Amino acid sequence: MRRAHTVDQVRAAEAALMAKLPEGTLMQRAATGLAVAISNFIGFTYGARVVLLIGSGDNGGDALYAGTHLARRGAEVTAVLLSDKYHREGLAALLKAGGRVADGGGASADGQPAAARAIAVADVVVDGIVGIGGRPGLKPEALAAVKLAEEHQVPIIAVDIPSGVDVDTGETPAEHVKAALTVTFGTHKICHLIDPAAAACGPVHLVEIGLDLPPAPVESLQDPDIRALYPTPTGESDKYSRGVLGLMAGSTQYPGAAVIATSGALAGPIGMLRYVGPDPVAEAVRAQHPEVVAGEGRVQAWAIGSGLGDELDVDKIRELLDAEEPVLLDADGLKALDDSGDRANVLITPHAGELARLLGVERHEVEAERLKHARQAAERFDVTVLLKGSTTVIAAPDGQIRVNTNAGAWLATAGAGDVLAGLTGAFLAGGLTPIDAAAVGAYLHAAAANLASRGGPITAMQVSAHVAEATRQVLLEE
Ligand SMILES: NC(=O)C1=CN([C@@H]2O[C@H](COP(=O)(O)OP(=O)(O)OC[C@H]3O[C@@H](n4cnc5c(N)ncnc54)[C@H](O)[C@@H]3O)[C@@H](O)[C@H]2O)[C@@H](O)CC1
Ligand SMILES: [K+]
Repeated sequence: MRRAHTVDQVRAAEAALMAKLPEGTLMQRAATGLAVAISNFIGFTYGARVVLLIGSGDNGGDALYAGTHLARRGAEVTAVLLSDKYHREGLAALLKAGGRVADGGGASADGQPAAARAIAVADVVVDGIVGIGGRPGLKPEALAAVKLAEEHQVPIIAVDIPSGVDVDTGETPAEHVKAALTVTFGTHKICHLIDPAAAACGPVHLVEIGLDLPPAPVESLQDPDIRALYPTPTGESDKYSRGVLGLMAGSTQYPGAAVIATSGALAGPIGMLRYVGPDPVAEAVRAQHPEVVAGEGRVQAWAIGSGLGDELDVDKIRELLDAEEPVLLDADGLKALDDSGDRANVLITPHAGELARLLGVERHEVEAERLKHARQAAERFDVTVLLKGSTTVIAAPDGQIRVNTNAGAWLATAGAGDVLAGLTGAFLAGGLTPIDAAAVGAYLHAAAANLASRGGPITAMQVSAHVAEATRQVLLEE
């Protein structure tokens, strides 16, 4: 499990630990881990040219002490001081170890030949501008230095967070660092897991510093978590006890959606699928998937919505929403969602455009503030929300947040959402709670897509065809 905590939680845990340790211990732990990560990133230390961008807080202190370690091992380390205020002891240590300061501290990097020259030829630039104490955005001097690194294609390693992003929301309302690697301390921060900020982090390397943390408000499940949650059949299982999913998807207008959603559902843990829809569509489904049973009967959960088009029976869908069985509501089916009734067993799987329609806002607003809008919809409709996108945000009505970060960009293909709806619905029918079904469904969907793609284009049917292998890899790995 990857866990992300808020700035307040991290500060409280740091304060509690610092009270028990000699002064400066935590910063030394952070800086040592950071120095190792920088060396590993560059691939060598002796003679490596490292530029540190130093802001006014302890984030700059981390960078200065990491630079000190590197300078002691023969790296050429240059600190660029972006503010008159900086970590004095950290700079003194760096200078003692043979590091230097690019002249003209506080002035613009453009007008500062030594700093500009150092950045232009650096192997790596270290962003110690701001950490968890930072507000979004970069001041002009910092922005100039970052732009210079980008211009010269010098990779930036972010200390704790890419400076300029909003740490607790993952929003990026202003200019920010785009890192090739982020080295963080103690726990993940929310901006590491939620786009658009997550995309600015690059890979995130976590350095343990011994924090004792409360339960995390944001979690991202990994292989062992998926394995623990998967409803694996036992010797006693039969097709009914494994779960029966009812699928209401596709229409004479969009018969393919039913076929594709079925392929996703059958790749999940269920023992049986009942398809409910127009006869010609049911025939198309059974032609591809002869194991499907057509017509209504007892089910443990419903997946409703993919490709219903204009043939949407709102009354019927509302009746199912009000019934006891859990319901996954997707695509056109979302039009039947209202904010009345007990919906604790309902999982909706909108993309940004669909969520925007539900909330009466613009799509770009949802994309810019994904966590906020997913939370808002979960609260307002009393449902679990799986917001699709490059990182999937899952928000439960009780405030729990899960994030899925393993999706590759090739997954953005027609019908992939139908596969996800079928597959995730199958986990609901297999007995998982909406938030667990959403997390496991999204994870295996992305893992299957990665297996199918291996860096190239894929179709939705290829994604469902690889779910079994992705599942096997997760279940058999120890
Ligand atoms: N507190 C601790 O125990 C530890 C903290 N560590 C480091 O300390 C960092 C937090 O340090 P601080 O609390 O000093 O805060 P920061 O280093 O994040 O800096 C905050 C300072 O920057 C200024 N500032 C805010 N937004 C800005 C912006 N957009 N542009 C320019 N300046 C801005 C603020 O006025 C404030 O003085 C962590 O991110 C981490 O890197 C680590 O050393 C591990 C231990
Ligand atoms: K930073």
